[in-house]
Amino acid sequence: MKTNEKNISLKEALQLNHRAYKLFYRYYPKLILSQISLTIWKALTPYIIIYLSALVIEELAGDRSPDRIRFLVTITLLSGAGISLISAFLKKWKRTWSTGLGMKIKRILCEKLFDMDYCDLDDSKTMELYSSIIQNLNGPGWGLYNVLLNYEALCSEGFSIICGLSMTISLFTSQIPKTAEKLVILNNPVCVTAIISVMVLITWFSPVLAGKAGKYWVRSADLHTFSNRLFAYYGRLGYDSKKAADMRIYQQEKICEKHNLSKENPFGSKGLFARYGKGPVGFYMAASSAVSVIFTGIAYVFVCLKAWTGAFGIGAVTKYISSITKVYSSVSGCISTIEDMQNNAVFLKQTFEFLDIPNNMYQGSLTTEKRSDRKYEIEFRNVSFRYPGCEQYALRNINLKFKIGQKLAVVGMNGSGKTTFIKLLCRLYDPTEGKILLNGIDIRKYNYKEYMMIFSVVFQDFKLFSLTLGENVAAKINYDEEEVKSALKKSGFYNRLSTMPEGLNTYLYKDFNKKGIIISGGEAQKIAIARAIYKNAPFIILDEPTAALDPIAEAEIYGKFNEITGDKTAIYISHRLSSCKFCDKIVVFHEGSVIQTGTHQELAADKSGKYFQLWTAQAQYYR
Ligand SMILES: Nc1ncnc2c1ncn2[C@@H]1O[C@H](COP(=O)(O)OP(=O)(O)OP(=O)(O)O)[C@@H](O)[C@H]1O
Repeated sequence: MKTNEKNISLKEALQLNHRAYKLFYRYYPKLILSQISLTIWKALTPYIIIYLSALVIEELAGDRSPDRIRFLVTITLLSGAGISLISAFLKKWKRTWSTGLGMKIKRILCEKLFDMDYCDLDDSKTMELYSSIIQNLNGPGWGLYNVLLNYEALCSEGFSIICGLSMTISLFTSQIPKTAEKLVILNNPVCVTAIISVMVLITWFSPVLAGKAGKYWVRSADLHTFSNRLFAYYGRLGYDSKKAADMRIYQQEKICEKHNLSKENPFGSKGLFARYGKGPVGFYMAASSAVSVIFTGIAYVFVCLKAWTGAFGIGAVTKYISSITKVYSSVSGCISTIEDMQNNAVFLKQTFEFLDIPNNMYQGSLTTEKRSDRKYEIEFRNVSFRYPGCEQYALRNINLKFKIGQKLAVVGMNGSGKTTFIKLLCRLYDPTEGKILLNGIDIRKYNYKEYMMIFSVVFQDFKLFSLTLGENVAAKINYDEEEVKSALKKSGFYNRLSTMPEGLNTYLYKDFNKKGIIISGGEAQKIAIARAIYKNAPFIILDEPTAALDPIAEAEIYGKFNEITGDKTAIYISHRLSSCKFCDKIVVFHEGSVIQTGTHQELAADKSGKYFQLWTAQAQYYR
């Protein structure tokens, strides 16, 4: 969604803000409670001091009783001290809960990412939406972040208005003595109404002007987001060690400088945002401030005239001036906050568009039989598949059955659909047409999490995490050390393990631990294989498992292939066709279809077949 394309009504904006606030309360109730308590307290306390100070001044200007003055001053001081103490406590309470608010919001978004269907996660539109939400959040705090700030402001201003008005009402009702001659007109209800109306008008006008300035930022939010992305990308290039080698070899820093430091870019001195600042935004902000000065002037004249004519004592002047200007600033603040909530609503809509992405994958309830004999059978029946948003089929009419315990090799040229086949098997996607059966039942009917448990997969682009070696292999915090070591032995990582000072407790990478180790691509692959072995699932799938291994490590994996896979059904994807020799059956994919199946001997004998072509192309370099 383009953030500047949608106009949101005030009603819808308030509903979105309310929904976001409830979302915060669901995740972080103590944060909300601490925020409300501090806000109300902060709104109330200035009036306590204004009220007490007015009593002191009144006494000084009136009876001047030393005992009463002493008493009032003591009460004012004690109240001040008490207020500070309670404020400090409430601030600390709130800080405890609001620290890392950005991270707390990202946790909410992250939970959604974990929970959504894989096909939505893999969809570029989802990633674009997510990235836009994060950019808006990281920069000006648009979206969920601003909701808390706005509710805090609204609550504070609301209480401030109630307290201020209750202290200001007597300013308008107190009567000027008849001796004041012409100024008695200030007692006239029509005159009072007129003064109040002018004040209300000005109070409304000032934030409206400020809001107009704010709208310019919202209108350019997409450009802001995009520029932020560019800025962040080029700004971080220098310390991205993975890109440093390419940067140096091709001296690409010049191009980066061009994008980063250009005066013409939206953040530059001649960019759009600077032009806004010098032009309309600057004008509206200045006009808004000027209007507020007019209000203060009117308030001073009105209060001083009434005090001068004897409508109230001198002590009340400070009380009224302070209260009425506070009411003014609070009403202005309220209106600006509501404007801000409306501006922010566009970003909230975007956030909820993301949070509301439905889980469309059918979730069955059947349990995958926990068979002690591990007899699982899989069948692809007329399966075709297109990636979401793609016209072309990645797989076409696949019919395939794997016998239990069979070692199946999947081969084919780049882009022929091998990895897609695995993704469908693991139910990361559902087929567009046809069905996949587990022991004769459509896999959609099984409980999703249970179904996932029957697969151990080493993906081509597997990822390890900045956790300890043991935690990476076991994918758990509490694990069986002997089992982990045995898995590492089978995957060929055991010798390296013996050189690690902290053994299984050694951290991979240095993100969270200075003693963490940097592992090579091949070592990482061995750990990923060990992770698949440790899971001990009935199906083991290895997608290019030896691509990063040296010839000796590769030979070791081949040698141990039967030990690694045991009685499991194994699927092995590889471009090194020599590794297919020890598989029971080879399936050849081409342009999304299965074009050949058979053993190595059978397929190698078919000189017109694709397998023969692939095999001879590779074998010529080993002669
Ligand atoms: N997430 C995706 N969205 C859209 N198209 C995709 C996606 N992933 C893969 N494809 C397309 O599907 C087709 C099959 O890709 P797949 O990764 O299954 O091939 P592969 O046989 O595993 O290739 P390789 O040997 O290079 O790993 C390719 O044309 C690819 O561009």
